[in-house]
Amino acid sequence: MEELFNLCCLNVLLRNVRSFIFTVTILTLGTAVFMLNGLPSEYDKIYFDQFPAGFRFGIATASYQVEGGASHRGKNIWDTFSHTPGNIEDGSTGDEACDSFRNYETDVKNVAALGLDFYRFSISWSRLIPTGVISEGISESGLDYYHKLLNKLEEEKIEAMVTLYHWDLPQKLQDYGGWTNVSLAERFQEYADLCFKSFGPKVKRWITFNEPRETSLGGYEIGYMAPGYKLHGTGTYNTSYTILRAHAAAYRLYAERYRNLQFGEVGITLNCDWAQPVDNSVANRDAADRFLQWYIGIWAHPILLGDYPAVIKETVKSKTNAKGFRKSRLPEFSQDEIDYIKGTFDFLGLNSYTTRMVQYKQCSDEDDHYNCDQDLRAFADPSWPTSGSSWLRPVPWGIRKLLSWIKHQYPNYREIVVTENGVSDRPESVTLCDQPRVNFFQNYLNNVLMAIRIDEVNVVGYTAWSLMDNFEWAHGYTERFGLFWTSFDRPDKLRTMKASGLFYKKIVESRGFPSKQTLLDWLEEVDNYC
Ligand SMILES: CCCCCCCCCCCCC/C=C/[C@@H](O)[C@@H](N)CO[C@@H]1O[C@H](CO)[C@H](O)[C@H](O)[C@H]1O
Repeated sequence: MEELFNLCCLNVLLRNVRSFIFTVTILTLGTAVFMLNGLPSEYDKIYFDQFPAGFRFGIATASYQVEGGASHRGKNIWDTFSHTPGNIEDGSTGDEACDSFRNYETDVKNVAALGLDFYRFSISWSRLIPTGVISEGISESGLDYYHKLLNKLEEEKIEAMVTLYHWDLPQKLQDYGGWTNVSLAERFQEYADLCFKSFGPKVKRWITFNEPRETSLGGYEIGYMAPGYKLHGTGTYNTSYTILRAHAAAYRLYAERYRNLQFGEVGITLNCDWAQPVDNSVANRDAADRFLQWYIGIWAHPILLGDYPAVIKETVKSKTNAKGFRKSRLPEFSQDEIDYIKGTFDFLGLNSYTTRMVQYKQCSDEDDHYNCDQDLRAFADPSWPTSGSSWLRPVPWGIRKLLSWIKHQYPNYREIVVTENGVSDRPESVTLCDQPRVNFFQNYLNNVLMAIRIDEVNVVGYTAWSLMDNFEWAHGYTERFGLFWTSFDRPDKLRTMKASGLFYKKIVESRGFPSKQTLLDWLEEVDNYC
């Protein structure tokens, strides 16, 4: 009897234990699924493998953010914007920045210290052509600066990836309307011609424009970037028309006159956040697709497939008509223009930092606005970690999903180079111990690796942003993205490698993630570095 009682108790106990384990498992899984917004947990695992042979690793900067040396060049729109009180969070400017104008040799040495294959930097248009108009004069000292930088890179066997336009338009061209003026496409082609002719033999990849969306939306529609225009409803669309023509003009010039002699490639860098629908409903999935079309499709579609995406053309036209205007706020390309722009890429550059959750929401804003045209709500999941930038939440699986989406959306994409990826912090005082940035690079790079190895996306290069802390546009020097710490308060703007630099170097040396043990060893070394 006692035995039966014990057995019975044991059974009850076992059942309770089993049900306890089951409940805990379900709760844990449920929480994990909730935290991942319904995504399979495989996205959180580290995938151990190498990047394909020939994959290139690099790091990036941009002229206005690092060069300084403002008195040695023509004035540009960021000089005007940053010197206007109220535009920059800490009231600073890029007049000195990291003083790469004088410190370029140290920069190249630091790129080499990370063991990298290439350095992505941009040319300041007004350093080469002070007014932006070539017939008004070229600066020999400007040419000399970039020759010296390229020679130094060559000496260190580091390839050059050069951006022609990273937001610092010569002020005189802004005085003619900036990118709202279609004739800027010709000025840009002349500037590109000078760059190809002068530096082409030393440049492997050219990027015509960096993130035209930010130029158009931030500069001409919302106004938090130079030149600070607030052309609601038209700023983004009108400037996109000029920029796309300018991009195509530069691409076609290189293809016709330089490619056979210089053997380089020309592409454009587009930026995009991944858009994760809040659920599987058609309305929310469509909203997420619209988010991507307005973010990247407005640029990628004309270049890869021809013309603006149909959903943008139809929506903007019907919203404009509904307000009583016959002509759409979105400019129309002629068939000749469509053909001229289509196919103007050898590779696609992608900058991606974060992800947004997206939900359908009818926009009732009275302003006809680029954001309102999309009829959606985009937001960060509160469970995602934060960073030093309000817009940037690290969501590593987002870049993998985005790369896969690009592959399917644009089957003719050729190859993708991730031209920027990184994270910011706002340390109170000097710290070389940037563990969140180490985590960021570990998880984002691993997701890029999975995109290549598992999803078969042809990603051929990865670029960390940024070589060193620099002038972070409207946020001045308050947000730091560097793998090297910049001592802005010192006259020599000393750069010191952070833990994230050491970690990136390990990945580059090993060409990937060799094994769990190796990764643990790196992380220990990184820990000791701190
Ligand atoms: C007193 C004035 C306060 C100014 C506040 C301005 C508010 C700004 C709102 C920010 C919204 C920005 C959203 C978009 C951000 C990114 O897509 C964009 N910054 C990415 O561009 C690249 O980013 C790098 C790091 O930010 C880097 O700066 C690089 O140059 C860019 O290509």
